[in-house]
Amino acid sequence: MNPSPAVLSEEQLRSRLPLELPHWSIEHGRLFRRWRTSGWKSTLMVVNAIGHLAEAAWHHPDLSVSYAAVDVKLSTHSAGGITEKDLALASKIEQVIGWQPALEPDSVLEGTPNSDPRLRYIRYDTPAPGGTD
Ligand SMILES: C[C@H](O)[C@H](O)[C@H]1CNC2=NC(N)=NC(=O)C2=N1
Repeated sequence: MNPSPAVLSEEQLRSRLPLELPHWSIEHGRLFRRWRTSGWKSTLMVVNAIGHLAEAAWHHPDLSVSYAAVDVKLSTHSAGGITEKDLALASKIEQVIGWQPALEPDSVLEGTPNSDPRLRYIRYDTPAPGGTD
């Protein structure tokens, strides 16, 4: 079992977040990120994807789930604050949930279309051209 990493200060976090996790903030002493979706089925897919990453990491967020949004809140319970573990899992969540193949110049994958509202999935902060918003 790894020893609990050191709790990061608010100052350290405020200087690192804009560079490392620009879509994340600090709310009530936890890293916070809201993912907006097209509706309940998409919401549950996002919840399950985050759930997989958390279990694989053995580091778990608190999630608030509503019809078209998932709020992710991260802190290290054993350390009593935000640590490198939270930053690392937040980064992985951002990579995986925020993944839009259409933004990768050499990707052969087209990504979720927005031509048909019924196909919409995640409402990205910066939607790819032709992608879902
Ligand atoms: C019970 C306890 O939460 C677990 O042993 C592990 C796994 N997941 C965890 N997740 C988080 N966020 N903090 C922890 O300290 C932690 N500890």
